[in-house]
Amino acid sequence: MALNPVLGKLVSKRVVLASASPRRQEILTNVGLRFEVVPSWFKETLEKSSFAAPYEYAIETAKQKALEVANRMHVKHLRTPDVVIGADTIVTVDEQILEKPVDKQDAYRMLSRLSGKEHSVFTGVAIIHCSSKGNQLETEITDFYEETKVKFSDLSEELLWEYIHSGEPMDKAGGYGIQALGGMLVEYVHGDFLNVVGFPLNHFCKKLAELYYPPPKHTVQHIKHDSIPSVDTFENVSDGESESSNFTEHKGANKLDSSGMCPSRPVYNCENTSSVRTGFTVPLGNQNGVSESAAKLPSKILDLMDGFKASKALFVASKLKMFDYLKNKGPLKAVDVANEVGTSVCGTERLLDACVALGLLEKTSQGYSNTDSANIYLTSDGEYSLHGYIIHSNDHLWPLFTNLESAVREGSRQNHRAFGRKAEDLFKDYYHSQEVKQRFMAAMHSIAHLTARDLATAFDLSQFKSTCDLGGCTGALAHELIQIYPNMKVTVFDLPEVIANISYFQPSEQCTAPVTFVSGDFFKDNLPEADLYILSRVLHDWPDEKIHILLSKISAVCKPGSALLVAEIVLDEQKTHPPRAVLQSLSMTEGKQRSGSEYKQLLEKYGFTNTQFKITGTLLDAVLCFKKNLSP
Ligand SMILES: Cc1cn([C@H]2C[C@H](O)[C@@H](COP(=O)(O)OP(=O)(O)OP(=O)(O)O)O2)c(=O)[nH]c1=O
Repeated sequence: MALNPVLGKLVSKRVVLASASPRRQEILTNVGLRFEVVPSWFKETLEKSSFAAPYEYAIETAKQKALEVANRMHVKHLRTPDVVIGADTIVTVDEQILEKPVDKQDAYRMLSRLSGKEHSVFTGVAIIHCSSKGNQLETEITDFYEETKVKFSDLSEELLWEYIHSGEPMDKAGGYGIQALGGMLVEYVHGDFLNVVGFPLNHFCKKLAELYYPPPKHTVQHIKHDSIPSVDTFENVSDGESESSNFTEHKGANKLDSSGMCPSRPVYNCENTSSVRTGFTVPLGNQNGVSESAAKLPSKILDLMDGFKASKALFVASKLKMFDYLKNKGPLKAVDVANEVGTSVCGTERLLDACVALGLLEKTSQGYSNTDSANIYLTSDGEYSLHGYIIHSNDHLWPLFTNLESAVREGSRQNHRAFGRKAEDLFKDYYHSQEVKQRFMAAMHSIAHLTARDLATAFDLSQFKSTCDLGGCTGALAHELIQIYPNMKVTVFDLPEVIANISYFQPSEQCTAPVTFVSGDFFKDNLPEADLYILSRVLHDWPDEKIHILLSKISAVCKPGSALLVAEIVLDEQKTHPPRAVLQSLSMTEGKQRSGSEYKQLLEKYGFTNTQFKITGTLLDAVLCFKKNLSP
């Protein structure tokens, strides 16, 4: 992410990968892109001889794959995607195009042509930006191709057949997979390896950078064209001309990328008089004469030592609504922010500078302004506002974590120390005042809204006609489900005091069927009927006896074939990853985080089988399981 924040430009867009290729999915998932997969139905039957060059064929096929998906999604009145990505990989040898073999004999024919020779692998990629005007789909197409040269060793007939019988060649262009057994056939690769595997990631990122950050003409000479530009590179270059030299060097350092991630360290590459960041980390020794040994400092430990200061700076700036003021009125000088907020000028200036250092704000001669990420995530009305969760972290989690030492010594939650009252029941604490209730709901809403798309599309849920989100709070996930599955009826079941306060969180335009809200206590009351039940961020909070009550009740109302979708962070089997979940455990609720096998085991105990996991790599993972058919 930090290497290439340009991908963050896609974070608030609905991105669709029009490909069934698991390799393409993996390559893009690995770099943190959030997207849906809608395989294309376009048949790869374009007349090859009508293309002057093989790459033109690959590009056109990629384009047609993506256009077919864009049109289908638009026509089906699913929400039109913002961006559709299509790709097509071909192998060429002796001016012949090889696609996927149709059978083993065909695979043999292809592989024997490749034996002992160099061949080219071309992947054509189409990036289609879609918009809907009236009822019409409008598209802007960007395409490109990448070529990689691969040389095979001489392959004996016996080896070829052994390889073919492994089954690997059948779904791959040229009949081989360089990333697996096929790698053993390869003598050398010249060019982008991932291009051979099906997706030229590096070229894709460069294309996105060209699209989203076209470099201003007079500063182009500063940019290294062979590197992927980071967001900062171009912004710095374009802004740098007009700003006072005081700000030039440090401006934008460590800026948040749009995914909310920070590069681990500021990146500089000084050229001429103004600094231009290349987007790649250079050793500390290259900066301002800092000695090489500084680079050896245990930077991770130093970051952890300062981590609490950074968190608190974010919390306080959020609590004082500085990001809101800057969104509406920025750029503002420190004195203006102080006047708006009612704080001291010197304290405000220090806090604003800290936020710049953390990459949350930008500072120019005109004053301070929000980064794109601050507008999206940190303002209270931002598209994916985390404001509610940040305030919850400040007001609730911070005091608890301040007492972590006692929590570890005693092995229990520290509400009595943090808030002077005992939390007999998890939610009693949240609901004793209207303010605390609203704060907790805003926090839950932040996370639910941010993760809703990933969860709703983690599995194809179109088979379910009715869904009940148990503890679904403000209905953020429910609304997303209805957007994606317009025929689904979705009910949110939550406590009466929650349902009484949902109106503030409802989407302003209701362009789909409404969500039904039903109040009740899922431990005590009858559950609404549904084909699919959802428990999102519920199980980790409760002790085993409560989970037993809840899962027994769900199991009892589930008909065979109905399903349960659990959304939690799934721990690895060692239970030390991802850190987010492990750190969350430290708040010492009576519940616990679980690994994949623990969830599987738990769900099986209540008659749910065929458990499937979707590790999203983002805030929540998804686990889908089905109620077992009754034995005859
Ligand atoms: C050469 C080579 C290709 N491949 C794969 C990448 C592509 O998935 C496949 C080429 O076929 P494509 O038609 O490009 O893609 P696909 O059919 O898998 O998916 P879709 O059409 O839905 O996008 O071959 C490898 O995985 N490894 C390799 O070494």
